[in-house]
Amino acid sequence: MASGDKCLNITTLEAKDVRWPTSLGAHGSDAMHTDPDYSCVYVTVRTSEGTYGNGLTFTLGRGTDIVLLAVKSLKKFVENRTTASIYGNFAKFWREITSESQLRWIGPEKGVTHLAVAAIVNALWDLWGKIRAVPVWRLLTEMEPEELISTIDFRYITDAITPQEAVAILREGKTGQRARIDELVANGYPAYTTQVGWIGYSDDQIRSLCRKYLAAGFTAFKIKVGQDLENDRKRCRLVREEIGWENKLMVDANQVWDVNTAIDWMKNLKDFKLLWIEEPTSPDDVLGHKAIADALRPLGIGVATGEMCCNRVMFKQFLQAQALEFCQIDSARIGGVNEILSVYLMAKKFNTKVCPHAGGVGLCEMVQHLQLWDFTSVSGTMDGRMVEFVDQQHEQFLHPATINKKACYVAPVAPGYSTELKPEAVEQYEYPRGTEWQRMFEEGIFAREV
Ligand SMILES: C[C@H](O)[C@@H](O)[C@@H](O)[C@H](O)C(=O)O
Ligand SMILES: [Mg+2]
Repeated sequence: MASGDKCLNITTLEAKDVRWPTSLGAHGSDAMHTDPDYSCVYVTVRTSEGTYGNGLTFTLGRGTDIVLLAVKSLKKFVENRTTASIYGNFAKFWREITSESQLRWIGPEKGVTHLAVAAIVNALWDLWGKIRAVPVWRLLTEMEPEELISTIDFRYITDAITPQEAVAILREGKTGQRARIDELVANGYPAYTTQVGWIGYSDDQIRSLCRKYLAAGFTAFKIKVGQDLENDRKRCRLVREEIGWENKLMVDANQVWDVNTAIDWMKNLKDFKLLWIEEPTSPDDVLGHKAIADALRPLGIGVATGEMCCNRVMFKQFLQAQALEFCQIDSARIGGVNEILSVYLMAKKFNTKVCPHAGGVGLCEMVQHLQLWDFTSVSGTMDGRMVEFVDQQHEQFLHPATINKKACYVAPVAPGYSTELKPEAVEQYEYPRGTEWQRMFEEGIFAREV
């Protein structure tokens, strides 16, 4: 931690289960997750000085209370300690919280416990941004390379990238940084949208949403596939009719296929000029993705994955094996910002484009900071890169992600990680006591769980 940072005393960590009833409109639905209620475990880290940090991890409905329990089990790592003791050696703190001897048995560094770590760690980055009075993308950008890498636990990845190599990448990233910051502030960062093609949307809905997002300036679109081949062909045709052939189109199968099915299915969609197939098979299958990538490369279709990649070790293997073309880090997964930074640095070393995942609640808000930092400090380019944008729950946040007239993310200015929910959002949607949930139970829209 830079000597200038104010040292605060962390008193409490609160965690809440907050859910929105998105399944009612099939928003967010895909071939695998047909009735998602966009939800989060929402963490607030309070200090005796009054400054606080918010963080979240994205969940779907019933998964939320399980992650909530894991967050509560990890509270002890944060409460009653100073910010200096965390930020002074953030990598050490990160290793402690991911290595708790009894909890790690149900991970390690994956699944529920790692989602819980992400929520807490994201809150700590929000707090750090607020202490330095800058948005997190600027916090990261302004750090000296040595300070930045002091937040990363390099265990298990030094065969792919050493701390010295990471410092060298970041040092190189300082060249021309000022101009890139100005460019971001002036023009923002390109986005694509998935809001046109959730699997539960009707054809008419897809058509009118294509028109809406075209009019909003979008030039890249993603739709869900994987339930029925003929229907996928029809949906791709329909979207192409609306968006034309110059705009980009991507498809997302959310892990439904076996490797060979993925290859055959995608051969049947080859005429639609698809930029990528996302999550064609199990998120853990490095060699399977490689086989798909090799088979589809001649067709000009890339493989994208990462939203459910469980940790930096898996990302390392995907990158080493060249099993993906588009690396989709997710801001609410792996162990939060610290671990994600290591993935960006590995992606730079392995010359792979990062196009972050953001289909969930709060993901656009957080991930924009990371991708902006990638541009200012790591890859130094936007070439072939874009950040997902879904139009979900932004109005629930105090500082929502915003898109300009050219469909680019506007660089955030508020200090922190853009993670703070409006107080009324929590009052209405905390589960099950929020006023909106109580109303929906009373009206029989949702059944109370017993
Ligand atoms: C359940 C979710 O909406 C997913 O479908 C979503 O994250 C998706 O995979 C995406 O890429 O946006
Ligand atoms: Mg996806």
